Formats: sequence, structure tokens, C-alpha cells
Amino acid sequence: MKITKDLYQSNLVLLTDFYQLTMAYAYWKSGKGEQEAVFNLFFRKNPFQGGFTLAAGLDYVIDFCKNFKFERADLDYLEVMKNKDGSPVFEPVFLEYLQNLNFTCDIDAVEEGTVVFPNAPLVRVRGPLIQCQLLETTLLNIINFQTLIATKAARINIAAQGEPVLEFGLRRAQGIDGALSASRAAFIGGCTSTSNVMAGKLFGIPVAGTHAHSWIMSFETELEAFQAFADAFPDQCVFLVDTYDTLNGVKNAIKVGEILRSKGKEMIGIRIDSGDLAYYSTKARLLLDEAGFPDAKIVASNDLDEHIISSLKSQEADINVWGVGTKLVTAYDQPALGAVYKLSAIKQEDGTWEPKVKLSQQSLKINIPGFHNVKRYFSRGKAVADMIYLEDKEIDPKGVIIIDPNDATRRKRLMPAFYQEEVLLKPIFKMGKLVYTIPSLAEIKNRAGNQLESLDKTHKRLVNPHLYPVGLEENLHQLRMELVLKAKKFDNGMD
Ligand SMILES: Nc1ncnc2c1ncn2[C@@H]1O[C@H](COP(=O)(O)OP(=O)(O)OP(=O)(O)O)[C@@H](O)[C@H]1O
Ligand SMILES: O=P(O)(O)OC[C@H]1O[C@H](OP(=O)(O)OP(=O)(O)O)[C@H](O)[C@@H]1O
Ligand SMILES: O=C(O)c1cccnc1
Repeated sequence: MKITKDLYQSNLVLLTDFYQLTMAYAYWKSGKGEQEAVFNLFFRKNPFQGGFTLAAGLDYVIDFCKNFKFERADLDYLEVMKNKDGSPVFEPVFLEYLQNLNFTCDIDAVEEGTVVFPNAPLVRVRGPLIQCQLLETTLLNIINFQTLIATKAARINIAAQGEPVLEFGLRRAQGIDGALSASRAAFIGGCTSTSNVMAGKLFGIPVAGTHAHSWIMSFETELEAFQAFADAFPDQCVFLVDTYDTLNGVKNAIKVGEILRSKGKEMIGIRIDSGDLAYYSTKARLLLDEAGFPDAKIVASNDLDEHIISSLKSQEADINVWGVGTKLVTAYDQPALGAVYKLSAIKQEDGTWEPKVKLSQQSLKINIPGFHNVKRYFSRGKAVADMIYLEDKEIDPKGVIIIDPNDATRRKRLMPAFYQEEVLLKPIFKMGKLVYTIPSLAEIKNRAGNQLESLDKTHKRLVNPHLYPVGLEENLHQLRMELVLKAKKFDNGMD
């Protein structure tokens, strides 16, 4: 994937918050720049009030890290930045340091298309403080959006119960990359195609579509319009039937369908884009069946999302294909995921790791300290629970207790010996070198499908889902409690 260079003619090192650069400068100035640290990227709540989240965006992250280099043009821009008193923000020696900076971090991450849950790390970065810090904003920008859209797409596809969902979002997406990365994430989340031709070219997503009302309106009659379309694309006819009178439109589609059939071609179907989609799809189905077109598909579109699709399903609407745009690519009901990137440990001069917590008035916001990873346990192919654990602590295969990070009274006993397990953070970069074989988008989509399959349907319920168990292994829980109590000094917890 070369989207950053291809599209932005830049390797994106300046696609960051200014404070990352000022902190980098200050780290360098204070001599802490090379001190080793560990940061974790995680979110605190599943989006859309759902029961799961689908990770996406790692390929962009890899591309960004692989090309992490301050180029002359970037440094020229930083060089002319001035403080209020007219002095340069960044002294030339620091800019020289940036020019020579090579990416040397270790990155471990969950693979794209993995089902993930609150609090567990999606990406773990270990390396010199300066570098870890400089990655923060870009990683969050990439992962937050693509993960959000992949999750929305997964929900929409769950509602569609295996029927094709065509992504139509480009015209309403949040700008250019908002559209492109949304098309990519929507495909990972289960959509069959995109209407966005550039996304097709860049990512290899199948492109598909029908035609617009303007096509119909440009002719004297709807029938002429259908006929002309059939002349141009005899194998790809999905007639948009609702420009004037939906059921009359279906009858016109049938007429052209018969002409096509007389030439040995079959119309694919019709599209309905307004009105009561349950009512019109059922009536259209009857007309199509009676006319001898039982295989003609009915495509529905118009402000669809997982809830309207579920409602149409429960109304037994005769819809076979779902065209979904705005509410998918804008994540209409939740515009951001809210993942964060927090320091969890820092190496001391004597070579030992010091775990770190950030306190908060809200216990929900206290991060998980230390050098940790996450393991998923499976029983007969179904995911049972996720355990966040310290990598250097042994796990007793006979029994381990995991503790809810937000409510220490919620605990679950697991017997690892009886389960299959998968460590979710996979090595991506070692000392700045890529050690991961990047899967194709089709493989990622396939993984997403299998992952969702491994999740019990109670966690996939769109409304009020059953909470999937994610907990801290006991040693990690204890470490976190100790650090919190130490930092609070026992006397300022209830202000
Ligand atoms: N049977 C149905 N049950 C639930 N929701 C439906 C049903 N039929 C249509 N809808 C949804 O209701 C909303 C109707 O929106 P709206 O009133 O804007 O459409 P319209 O007037 O039919 O068409 P237009 O988009 O041309 O204005 C859409 O989100 C559509 O998906
Ligand atoms: O509704 P969405 O989920 O975003 O799906 C894409 C929409 O875009 C097209 O029409 P457009 O919105 O341009 O015009 P219309 O609403 O007037 O048909 C298409 O006919 C869909 O209605
Ligand atoms: O191809 C379509 O039918 C289409 C494409 C974009 C938006 N709405 C519909």
C-alpha cells in the first residue's frame, strides 16, 4: 500500500499535532529523547453502543512507519517557525537530529480484521521516547477512523444477514481520505463493493453501481432510459424504478427485461431509492415473479443503516441487496472511536522497566501499566474471554482469574489448559525493521469474517449486547492497584 506517497506526495511525518514536535524538541533538549518507553493504543468503549469492535488501519500504520523520515521540505517548514519573540522554535541542531532520525521502534499490533474490545491494546510501541511520541497522533488518526468504519460496516452486514451490502458513501464522506479509507474499512467490515473508483484502483476493492435519477430524467420517458441503458450494458442492468412512479417503474423494467431476454440476456434487477421500502419491495417482488423474473434482485437504498435494515428484515421486506452510503462512511451515530495512546512503562538508567499509570478523577480512565499483551481463549472455535497480562509473568495453565479493569468485583476464572489460545499482539516491526507479512485486503476481510463468526451472537446483538469478558490477569491487576494507591497517596481520592 502506497497511499501516503501516491496521494499526498509526502510521507506524513508532519501529519501530527504541533505539541508532538515541541515535546520531541523538549525531550531532546532534556537528554531524555533516547530513553526507552512503551506506549499502548487502546479504546475504552465499543462504538455504537455495540458489543464488539473490528480493528482496521494497520496497513496504513505500517506504511507510515516504514516511511518515517523527515525530508528536506519538512525540515524547511519547521526551520522557519518562530516563537513570539522572533527566535526559531526549533534550533538547527535539533532539526539536524530529526533529519538523521531513523525509525527504530518495536511495534506489536492486532491484525486488521481482528475483533477487539475495550482496554486491550491494539498497538504497542516500544522505542526511544521521541519516536514513540512522534507516532501518537498519526497512529490514532489512522486506527480510530478505520476501526470505527470497519465496525459500522460489520454491524450493517450483520443486519443484512449475509446479503450483499454495496458501499455508496463517497459523495457524503468526510473529504477525500475520509472517503478512501472508509471504503477500505467498509470492505474489511464485510461490504461487497464500493462505488468509489479510486478506492477500487488503490485497494483492489470491486467497484459496482447502478445508475442515477439524472439518467432517467435526461430521457423523454423512463422506458426509453431503461432501454438505452440496456443497449449500453446488457449484462449489468439494475434499473432505478422510483423516479416517477415506483410500481410503474417496475413494469417498465420488466418490459426491458423481456427485450433483453429475447436477446439472450438477463436483467440483474431493480433499485428502489425512496418511499416505504418494505411496501414497494414486496409489491415489486410480486410483479417481477408474476412476469417470470423470480431471480431479479431488488436493491434498496436511501439513508440505510443497521437499524433500518433490521427493521426492514423484521417487516419481511423483499430486498436482496443493500446500498448504503452516508450513515456508513460517516459513522453517523458516533463520529469518532476515541482510542487513546498512553505511556505504560519507561526504562530506568539501571535497565529496569518502571510501569506507569495516569490517574484520573474517573477510574475508567486509569490506564493499564507495564509491558502487557492480550491473549484470547477459545473453546470449540468460540471466543471465551480476553486476558490482558504482563508478558514477563507466567500464566498458570490450571487456572487464572481475570478481573474487569473497570470493576474489580467482576471476575472470571479461566482454565487455560482447556482452551485454545491466540496472542493478539503480533510482532510488526523489530528495531524498526518490518517483520510482518502484510496480508492482502481479501485476506483481511476473510479474517474479519472468521473473527465475527467466532464471537457468540449475544455479543453481536445490535442493541443491548451481552458484555464480552475482558480482564486483567491477577498480577497485572495488583500492579495497577499498587501504582494507583501509591500515586494517590491514600488521601486525595475523594475530592
Ligand atoms: N418500511 C420501512 N421501515 C423503516 N424505515 C423505512 C422503511 N422504508 C423506508 N424507510 C427509511 O425511512 C427513511 C425515509 O426517508 P425520506 O423520508 O427522506 O425518504 P423518501 O421521502 O422516501 O425519499 P427521498 O430520499 O427521495 O426524500 C429512509 O431512511 C428509509 O431508509
Ligand atoms: O442514502 P445513502 O445511504 O447515502 O446512499 C447513497 C444515496 O446516494 C444516491 O442518491 P443521492 O443521495 O445523491 O440523491 P437522493 O437522496 O435525492 O436520491 C443514491 O440514490 C442513494 O440514495
Ligand atoms: O451506483 C449506485 O447506484 C450509487 C452510487 C453512489 C450513490 N448512490 C448510488
